[in-house]
Amino acid sequence: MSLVHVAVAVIMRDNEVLIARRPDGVHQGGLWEFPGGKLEKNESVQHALKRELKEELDIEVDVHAGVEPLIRIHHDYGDKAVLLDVWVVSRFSGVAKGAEGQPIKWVEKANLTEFDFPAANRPIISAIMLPHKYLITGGYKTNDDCIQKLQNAILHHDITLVQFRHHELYLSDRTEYIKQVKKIKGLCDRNGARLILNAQPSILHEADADGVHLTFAEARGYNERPVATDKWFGVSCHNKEELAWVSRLSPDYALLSPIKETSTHPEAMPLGWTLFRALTDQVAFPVFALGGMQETDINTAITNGAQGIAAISAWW
Ligand SMILES: Nc1nc2c([nH]c(=O)n2[C@@H]2O[C@H](COP(=O)(O)OP(=O)(O)OP(=O)(O)O)[C@@H](O)[C@H]2O)c(=O)[nH]1
Ligand SMILES: [Mg+2]
Repeated sequence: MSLVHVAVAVIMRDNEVLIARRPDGVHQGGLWEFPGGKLEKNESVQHALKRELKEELDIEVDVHAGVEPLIRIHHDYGDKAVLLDVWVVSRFSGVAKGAEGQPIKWVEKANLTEFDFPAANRPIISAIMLPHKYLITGGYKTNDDCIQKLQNAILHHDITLVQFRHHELYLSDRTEYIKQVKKIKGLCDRNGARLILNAQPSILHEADADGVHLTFAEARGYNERPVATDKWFGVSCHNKEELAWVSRLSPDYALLSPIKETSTHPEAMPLGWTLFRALTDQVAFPVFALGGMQETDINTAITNGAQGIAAISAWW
């Protein structure tokens, strides 16, 4: 079966995304989609993006200024194998309309899950809802110091996704751990940030959080996704085999590390961007680059197929 390469556009206007309804009778007909279409012979993906958005919505896109890669998804429908090459379009001219008679809708990002999309689109929705920056908490002296550091990161570095990581406390004093999570969650809620716990999935029965993150060794103990689909579920990976293995758990995202040398893991061999890109392209979920990442690496990360960067010391 040949692979159909498709240019797909996530068109953003403030906090809204444009979706269109596929006509009945076509492949995946009747479902909602992000506008776009198949690349023509010898056509670049950016050219296809521009052409399709003119044809389908009558808008003009400057592919050199207003677009940025979001995610690439290989999906086999059985009757058809597609590569969805998804780009965020944040600038265009003209007023978008259903130029081929298709219904279109501007939808709040957070409400996208209410619409029926083709099966391949699930990771696109995750990628839209996830930010470019993912803070992992580092060491702290007292509980108040932790809150102070977190508040500083949220307010001064625009952090909207936080992983609370404190294995020692989690394992030694569950009551104290849950008390601390409660404070952190309150701070996150007040600032529109989401909180992921680096803890076993069962923690979600005891503590209020937006999801769970597992090490690869922990994830290995499950045969299926251990977290409900309305919560975030992520896994740390370090190579091709681990990424391939966790695919069966349908995570919402993975961390891949180390990209660069880091002081926390001096013995680990850095992957570098070329390998990062190749590995990320093989999996159908967003991947954050981790290991020696600084704010200035975000654009390079995105260009190399990342959702964004994850870091401790850059913001903690
Ligand atoms: N445009 C678009 N296509 C998608 C999405 N998700 C998804 O699985 N696809 C699949 O990608 C394939 C190509 O998309 P398309 O039908 O829009 O192609 P096109 O605009 O060139 O259509 P045409 O053949 O009528 O010219 C279809 O098999 C479709 O099911 C999506 O969100 N947007
Ligand atoms: Mg189309």
